[in-house]
Amino acid sequence: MSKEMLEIKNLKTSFRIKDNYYAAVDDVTLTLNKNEILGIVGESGSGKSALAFSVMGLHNRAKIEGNILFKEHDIANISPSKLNKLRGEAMAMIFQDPLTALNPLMIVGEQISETLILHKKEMSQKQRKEKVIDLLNKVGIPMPEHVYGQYPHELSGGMRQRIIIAIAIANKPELLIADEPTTALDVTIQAQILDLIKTLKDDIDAGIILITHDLGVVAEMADRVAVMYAGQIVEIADVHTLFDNPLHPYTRSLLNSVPNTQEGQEELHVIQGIVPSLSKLPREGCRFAARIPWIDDSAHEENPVMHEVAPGHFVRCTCHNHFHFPDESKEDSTHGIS
Ligand SMILES: Nc1ncnc2c1ncn2[C@@H]1O[C@H](COP(=O)(O)OP(=O)(O)OP(=O)(O)O)[C@@H](O)[C@H]1O
Repeated sequence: MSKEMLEIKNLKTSFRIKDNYYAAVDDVTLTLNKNEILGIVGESGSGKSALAFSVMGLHNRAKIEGNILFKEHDIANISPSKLNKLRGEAMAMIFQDPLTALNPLMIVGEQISETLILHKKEMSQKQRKEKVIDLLNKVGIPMPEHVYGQYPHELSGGMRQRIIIAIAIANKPELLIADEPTTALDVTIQAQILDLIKTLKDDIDAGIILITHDLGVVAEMADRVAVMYAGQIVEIADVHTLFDNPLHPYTRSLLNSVPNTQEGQEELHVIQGIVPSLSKLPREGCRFAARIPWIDDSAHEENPVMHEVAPGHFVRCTCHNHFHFPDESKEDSTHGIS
């Protein structure tokens, strides 16, 4: 397997609400390898974006603790000038909504040029324009010379997302974070954009963190998957293991809530309840316990930690050993458990 290029250690990102700080990312430890796509999945509010923004150094009011080690820097403790140099050059982000991420008053060619002006000062104007055309070609924009002079509102959603991707890859970043990159797009366009991201992974040899709530996207794209619940990683494994042998009750519930036409599934499992709001998150014990009340309290660890159940497969809390869905008998519940 390829080399580790990002190491997140015990990351805690807290937001101030009234007089207290509450952790939206709570003791997250993760690594990302070169030329790897790490999918991060979880319901809305589980802390995926707060994690991504922490890595990009985009939170200016949050309290960040722990370490984010990347290219001999610790992004959790870095000066703003060093951070600015890293951002847009060695690391870049693709945002969810391509329309709000672009400047409506500037032609797209100039918006892509801007990042080159900032980070490749030695380039002449002519070289820059050639590079932008080259980037537009690379992200599959037809008639790039023409599109260079167009405004964002003249382009479709899919084309705009390609422009965002062109900006993100302009300086060949080593680390790319894509936060729900296709959520705002039609299904057919989604597939094209995901294909593009996959191709670019090899092309620029980047490590990619792909944040999504769509398990289909993860299955299609990711090499490894981290499942996040209430600010914590509850399970992490390579993509095949995660889908073939999911262990944490939350992972199993997520997978069971996806329609599966192949196995003639008749009923979907609904995960009762919602991710609690930040100030109401349980901070002690198993954070998922309240959503599986039919599982005995004694099944949960007092202070759940990650257990390596097989090489590279980590699960939080021992409750997975005792978990079953309400409509399953305990004997049936070992499905998928090694
Ligand atoms: N700037 C902020 N100030 C206060 N609370 C915040 C802030 N940003 C996020 N939160 C809270 O932190 C928690 C995690 O939010 P986050 O956006 O990271 O979740 P998410 O998993 O990315 O959800 P989604 O898929 O909806 O984007 C939520 O409870 C959210 O309300």
